[in-house]
Amino acid sequence: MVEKRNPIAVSEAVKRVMDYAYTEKVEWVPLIEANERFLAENLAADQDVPSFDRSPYDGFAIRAVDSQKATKETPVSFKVVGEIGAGFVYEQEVQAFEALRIMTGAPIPKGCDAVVMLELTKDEVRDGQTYMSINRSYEAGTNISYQGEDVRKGEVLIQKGQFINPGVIALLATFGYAEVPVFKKPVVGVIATGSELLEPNEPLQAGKIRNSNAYMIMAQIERAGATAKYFGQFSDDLDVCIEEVKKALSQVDILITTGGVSVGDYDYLPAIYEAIGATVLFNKVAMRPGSVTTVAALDGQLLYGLSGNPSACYVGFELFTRPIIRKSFGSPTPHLRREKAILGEDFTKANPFTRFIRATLHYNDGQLVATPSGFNKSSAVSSLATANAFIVLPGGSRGYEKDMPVDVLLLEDVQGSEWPWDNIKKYSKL
Ligand SMILES: Nc1nc2c(c(=O)[nH]1)N[C@H]1C(S)=C(S)[C@@H](COP(=O)(O)OP(=O)(O)OC[C@H]3O[C@@H](n4cnc5c(N)ncnc54)[C@H](O)[C@@H]3O)O[C@H]1N2
Ligand code: MOO
Ligand SMILES: [Mg+2]
Repeated sequence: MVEKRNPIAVSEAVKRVMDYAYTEKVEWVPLIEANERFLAENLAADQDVPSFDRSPYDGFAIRAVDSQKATKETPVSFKVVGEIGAGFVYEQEVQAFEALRIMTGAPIPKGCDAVVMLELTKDEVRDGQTYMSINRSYEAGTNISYQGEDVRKGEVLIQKGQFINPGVIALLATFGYAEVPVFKKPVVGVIATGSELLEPNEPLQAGKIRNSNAYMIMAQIERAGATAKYFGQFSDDLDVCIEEVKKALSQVDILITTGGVSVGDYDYLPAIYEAIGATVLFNKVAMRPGSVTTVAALDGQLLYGLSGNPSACYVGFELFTRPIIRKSFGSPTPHLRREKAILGEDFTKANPFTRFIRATLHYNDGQLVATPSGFNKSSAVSSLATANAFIVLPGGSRGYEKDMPVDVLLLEDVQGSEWPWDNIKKYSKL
């Protein structure tokens, strides 16, 4: 007699796994390796940026007051008393009707309060002395980049948990982080199951298929920000599988298997969980695809039994594994980001369970439109390639029509959502 499984709501399943969230751990890495990691401390400014008043142009620093009478007819001439490049400081104070040749980025010298662009000046040499003249007046403060105009000392610039992009790298460098505190990447193990599986380098044989899931999951793990570790395929023997799972568990933070979680004769995962004493958190979720997704816990470690069907496997990872990885990076928004869109085409299939349809998003006149990305079966692999979102169609509806409002979950996004599972509305046919 086959064991009866009780489907639970997606939100309940997500809640159950989140209780097992892996604890945050911090490591320091060289600045360039911090790109695409998650910052483990708030970044506060310990200095103003810029930290001194500086010139935004190549030209001449002057005292604005000296320029007041300058017109086309009556240009005013300044004695050029020196020059200053970026990186140097001019120590003397500039006096009346003196100018200092200044380069972009150099500190404004004492006494000066304006910069005239080089193109707006004329120079001449008299008795071996250089003079420059201008034919208009300048207000005090013209062309000065003021200390602190970009960042004020004490400001919190980046919150702990933020994704480090090239802009954050620039800030970290600005504030002198040669080494950066980031959250450690959890190591997520992957095991594929099934005697039908060939590896990508093997020629096809009758009745066999290539193992796409293991590589897909490893790529999803990396996209979520963690480290993937591939343990290959299970052996056909249950006792050997049990040992393989135990060994893998000792080397990873989280373990994912794909396939073998349903009720087939060779679906070993339920027996493996029992043999190793893992607690099954759920083994049926009211969703499509991925209804057989199973998650078990052993000594605080999560074991994901994702479906063997590629689309089901993909969805199971994004809904249940990704937020655990993002939580370990201190993210207050670890779940897929939820947005509103309209449906790009009819979806007439009735929905007993909540459906997660692989979809492609585009904007039409400012309106986000989500269109199913292709062949829509749990076994589909082709529609995954162009999917950048899931359309969420709550269960219990009789089908959806083009232009109806829908919730979508974004797949290629680092911002995330706090908890996307409240108030996902069921829209009925128009
Ligand atoms: N009698 C029932 N049969 C099935 C049920 C059910 O409730 N009662 N559920 C169906 C659903 S829903 C799904 S989803 C699948 C889940 O199957 P398993 O997770 O046990 O996975 P397998 O049986 O191992 O394989 C299913 C399918 O996926 C292919 N597969 C497996 N691994 C890979 C891989 N690494 N790469 C690519 N494709 C893979 C495999 O060849 C099968 O075609 O069960 C239904 N059956
Ligand atoms: O788990 Mo199955 O994908 O619901 O088709
Ligand atoms: Mg099966």
